[in-house]
Amino acid sequence: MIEFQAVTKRFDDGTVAVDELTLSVQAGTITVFVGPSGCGKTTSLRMVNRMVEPTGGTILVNGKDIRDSDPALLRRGIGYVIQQAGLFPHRSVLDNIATVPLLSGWTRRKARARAAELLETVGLPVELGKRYPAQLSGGQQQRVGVARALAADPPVLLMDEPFSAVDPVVREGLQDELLRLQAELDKTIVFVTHDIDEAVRIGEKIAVFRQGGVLAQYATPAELLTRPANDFVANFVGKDRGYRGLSFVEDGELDVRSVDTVQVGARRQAGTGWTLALDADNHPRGWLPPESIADGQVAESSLVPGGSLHVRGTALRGALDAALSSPAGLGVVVDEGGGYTGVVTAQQVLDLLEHRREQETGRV
Ligand SMILES: Nc1ncnc2c1ncn2[C@@H]1O[C@H](COP(=O)(O)OP(=O)(O)OP(=O)(O)O)[C@@H](O)[C@H]1O
Repeated sequence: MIEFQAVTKRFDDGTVAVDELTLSVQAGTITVFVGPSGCGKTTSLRMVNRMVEPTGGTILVNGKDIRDSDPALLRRGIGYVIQQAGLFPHRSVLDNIATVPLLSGWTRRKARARAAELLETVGLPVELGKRYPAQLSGGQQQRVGVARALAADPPVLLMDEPFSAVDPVVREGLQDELLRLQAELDKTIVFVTHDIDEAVRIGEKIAVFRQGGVLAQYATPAELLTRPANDFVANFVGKDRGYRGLSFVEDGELDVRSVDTVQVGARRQAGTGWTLALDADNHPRGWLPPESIADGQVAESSLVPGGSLHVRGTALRGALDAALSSPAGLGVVVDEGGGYTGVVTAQQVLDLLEHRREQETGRV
């Protein structure tokens, strides 16, 4: 869908911002450009909508050389979201979102109706449409920025550090929102960030850039974490990559075991091992330590808080974390509705990984 063919950008002062970049961004996916400051991410992105013209190579969008498109028309088919949203301060939120449809000749009424619809799409109440950008929080402004970029329903969306100006909690919310939107809208998105965690969280493919605008690796997040192409990438993806890599490993054949359970409020005799307390809906409430209750009633206040829960069918990282964070050393596994299904130990997770490794090695 977007193809960079040996694309180079050398600025007039001789700075090579992008050096022979060759990669293709698949239609309907989120591709992230990541790397340290000054390594050519923004320049690469801006060459796609001709805000920067390459000095070498070719860029194709949908098979078409972008040099053959009028830049203004090209940009109408390519949404662009930047840090701090870049909204027009003297236009209402609704008019900000309606900008491109109006430029494309829509009537004001139709453009505003579309803008109101988009506010809902990005999770904002329609009433905010009347406000001015300065009357919104940073996170809300970013959402408006996304809505504005989506207004003309462009197949391609370029996002340049769109969430870096907001705090980490809001940022995670915006990332989730983007993933939800993308599942609905199926755009081709190129997303620039310098944050590897953000890249791993939202990217289906990640291009890691290094100084001088050189592409260091182009791979899936799982590949980057488990098989970095060189020391630069290994250092850049950072610590804990083995553990973080488990985010991409399915819990497939992980066996769950059973453990003693008791319902909160029920009477119970002292048990010899850890006992998991459940509520009436079978949801875990906490643990009773061994020997803790002799013939007493199980009160919520006597429970040791549990660790994290692993939802069956999600990545193995959750299972290992559940086991490691559990006071009993037993990770609680629940179904999608949060109901208890069993427990796992960290050793079981490690054994499964070892088993898979052996199978893979056996196959080679
Ligand atoms: N107009 C320009 N003239 C000369 N050099 C430029 C110009 N624009 C960018 N550069 C240089 O090109 C290189 C790449 O810049 P670019 O903005 O693409 O990097 P980046 O990876 O997006 O960085 P950051 O994460 O800091 O935004 C940098 O060395 C930068 O100083």
